[in-house]
Amino acid sequence: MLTRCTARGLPSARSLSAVAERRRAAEFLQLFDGDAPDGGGSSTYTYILADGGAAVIIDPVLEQVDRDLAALSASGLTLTLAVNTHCHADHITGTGELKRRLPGLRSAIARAAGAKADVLLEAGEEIGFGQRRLRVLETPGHTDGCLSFYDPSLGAVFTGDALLIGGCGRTDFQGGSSERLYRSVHEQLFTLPDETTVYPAHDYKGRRSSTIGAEKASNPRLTKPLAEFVDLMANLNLPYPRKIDASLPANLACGVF
Ligand SMILES: N[C@@H](CCC(=O)N[C@@H](CSS)C(=O)NCC(=O)O)C(=O)O
Ligand SMILES: [Fe+2]
Repeated sequence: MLTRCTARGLPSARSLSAVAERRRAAEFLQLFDGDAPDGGGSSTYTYILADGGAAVIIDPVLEQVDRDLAALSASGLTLTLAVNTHCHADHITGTGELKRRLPGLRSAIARAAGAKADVLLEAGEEIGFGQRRLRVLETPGHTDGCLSFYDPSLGAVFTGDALLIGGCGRTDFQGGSSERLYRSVHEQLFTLPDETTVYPAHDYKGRRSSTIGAEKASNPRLTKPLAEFVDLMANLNLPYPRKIDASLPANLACGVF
């Protein structure tokens, strides 16, 4: 699945050349690693954001690297940074393979993730591409090193597994803490403008986005008082992700080459 949207406030694409038109359309791409019939998919959303020909990718998936490279190439984009919202437990990141195929590409993850990357990010830093900036928000709780990225020009926040649509990341491994997650969401994400679009790292029901206002009003977990949230999170009884044993060591090393 490939969803193309454009950022606001830019000149009409009609006046641009074919490559420039495709480049403009790729200022925001949402790509999906579906839940394959063999059970191999991860239901992960990967995002490509671009401006002025420079692109960043958020949460690439190893098995989808060819797809991502084709999308970049079709739009004439140069990928400058591959960033992971956290050390994923359910799939191997495509970061390492992208670095192998695109010499010069840099990787990024939270310093607090304890993983290997070229850039170790902390709260308040910004990721630049063209004229655009992504603001780094620390949103731990699903893991110790979870980041979200706020894009003021798109009016969007990329929340990884911290805030899912009508849900949130589990807190039963990787240093998870439901108290920390609750604070992260309420203090870092729910304080963004209500109209901010929420783009998560996963959805298991085919939904693509939400808004901060909608999640504040009706997220069945995070609208509860803290004590009820903690109790609920302690009783999710979810099976561990199928690929956790391969994913964690690979992702601590930025993905396998
Ligand atoms: N079935 C999937 C894994 C499902 C899962 O555990 N998802 C995580 C995010 S990936 S670490 C999660 O936090 N889910 C929260 C929830 O409420 O579902 C697999 O086997 O890969
Ligand atoms: Fe996760």
